[in-house]
Amino acid sequence: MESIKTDLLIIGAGSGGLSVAAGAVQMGASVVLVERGEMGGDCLNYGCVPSKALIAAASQAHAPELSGAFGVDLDPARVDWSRVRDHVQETIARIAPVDSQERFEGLGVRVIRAHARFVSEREVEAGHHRIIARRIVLATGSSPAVPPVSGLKDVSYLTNETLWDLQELPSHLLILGGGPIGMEMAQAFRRLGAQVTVVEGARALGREDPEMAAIVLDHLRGEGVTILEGEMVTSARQDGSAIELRLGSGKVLTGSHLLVAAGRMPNTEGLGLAEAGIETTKTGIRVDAGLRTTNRRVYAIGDAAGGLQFTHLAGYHAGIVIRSALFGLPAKASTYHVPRATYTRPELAHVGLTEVEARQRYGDRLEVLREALQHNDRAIAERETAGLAKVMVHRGRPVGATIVGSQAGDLVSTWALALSAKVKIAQVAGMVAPYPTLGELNKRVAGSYFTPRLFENRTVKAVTRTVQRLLP
Ligand SMILES: Cc1cc2nc3c(=O)[nH]c(=O)nc-3n(C[C@H](O)[C@H](O)[C@H](O)COP(=O)(O)OP(=O)(O)OC[C@H]3O[C@@H](n4cnc5c(N)ncnc54)[C@H](O)[C@@H]3O)c2cc1C
Ligand SMILES: NC(=O)c1ccc[n+]([C@@H]2O[C@H](COP(=O)([O-])OP(=O)(O)OC[C@H]3O[C@@H](n4cnc5c(N)ncnc54)[C@H](O)[C@@H]3O)[C@@H](O)[C@H]2O)c1
Repeated sequence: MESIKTDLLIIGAGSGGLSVAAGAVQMGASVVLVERGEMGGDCLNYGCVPSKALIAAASQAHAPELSGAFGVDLDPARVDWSRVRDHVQETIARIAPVDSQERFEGLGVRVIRAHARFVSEREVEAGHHRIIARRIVLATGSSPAVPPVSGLKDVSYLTNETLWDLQELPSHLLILGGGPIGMEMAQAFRRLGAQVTVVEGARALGREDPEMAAIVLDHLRGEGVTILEGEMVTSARQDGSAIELRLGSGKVLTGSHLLVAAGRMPNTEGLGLAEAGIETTKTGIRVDAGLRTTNRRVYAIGDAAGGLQFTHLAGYHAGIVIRSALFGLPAKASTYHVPRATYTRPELAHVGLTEVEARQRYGDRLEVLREALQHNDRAIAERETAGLAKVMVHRGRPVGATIVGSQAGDLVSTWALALSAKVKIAQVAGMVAPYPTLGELNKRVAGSYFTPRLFENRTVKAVTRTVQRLLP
């Protein structure tokens, strides 16, 4: 057993852990990073990267459906699943060097590839190493949650960890769960040629503004995805190579494959949290506003911290921990300005308060601005006019924004900046956006705040007339 002393020990080399490690070591701290699986964690290997690569392949497969309207006829797509899989793996491989053991060792991080567990409040064992650290960061991520559905454990179901190794394109993919994983994969597999049925116990994309989610769901249904809402899967059965799902309503569905996308559970098992006095909640490791656990020397970040689960959130958490653990500076994590996007086509993106949340908080003082993408010249030229921007404004400042449409994930960045910098709606309206871009949608929706104030205002009209009379 080798004993190691270090300033900072990080458990988990995914989005959050790698960001802390890179920042801390380059600022002069001694850093040990322990990873039991693949460097890069979920996002690189089983999450964001493969899913977005698959979505990109699916867009190519869908191109012939759209091109005719432009006067360009493409042959119907022929999908070669093994080459689609190669594309997904190549994408991972191209990004992997940035997250690799070699790169981090090159930066001066000591990387240990083993499962880590606490043996005391300050000590962690990993393989043949016993590590004592001044501060410890838990960045252990999450795993697919498997719902308590009778018979499910005896079915050869897929999760986001096994989906990318599929040997063939499913003929009929059943998806349990209509959250972001379920809906992104539903559209991608449908576009690649599979029949797809999503079963959602509540509302599909249930965390999103219902009006905005409906635009996405209508679009997916239009492409042939079957989405059953308010239907719980109650039991599952393997029938030879087929899988049968029984629903609460008594309906029975049969498919060739089943993807379980029913939420996540934090990776806390086998970490020895009790030995270190670290408490957990139902969703993850208990943390305070500064991301400290119930053991003051230990922080938890990213998916393991049990809040929102996004790569950019894990990266943001990393910055908070560096401030606090390296420099002892006060730092608090907030989620108000953290955006999210679901990469269906059209995309659905959000930051800040939803309309319902903003109404609850501000009542009649809330103004909701709306601008449809169908009036955006670029969207018209590209025939991608499905969508809408909605901005919640209180006393002249945006407090939330939701966008559905092409590139919504990119467009929402303007509002993420507006919220974090506490920018006024007038400043967004005053921005000059290049023509013709989808980004003009943001300027127009902000500008609509002033339409009634300027164009339907008697005083403004009277002043204009007076000034015009007086001008030489
Ligand atoms: C299909 C899918 C698509 C997604 N798409 C997006 C997206 O488009 N955009 C987005 O922002 N987010 C997306 N996410 C979410 C994103 O992947 C996660 O929020 C992000 O990876 C969390 O980072 P993390 O550092 O907390 O955990 P991870 O990246 O999962 O890293 C945790 C690491 O800790 C290691 N580990 C765990 N326990 C131990 C232990 N005891 N000892 C040693 N090592 C350990 C694990 O092996 C893992 O490598 C997606 C997720 C999924 C599943
Ligand atoms: N674009 C992105 O940023 C992106 C993409 C994918 C995933 N993610 C992250 O990964 C996390 C997990 O995604 P997810 O889609 O697995 O989880 P989720 O919790 O968002 O959705 C799971 C859905 O499954 C349903 N469900 C659970 N049990 C059921 C049952 N027995 N029958 C029918 N429906 C059932 C739930 O009602 C829920 O709507 C997300 O919260 C998100 O943070 C992000």
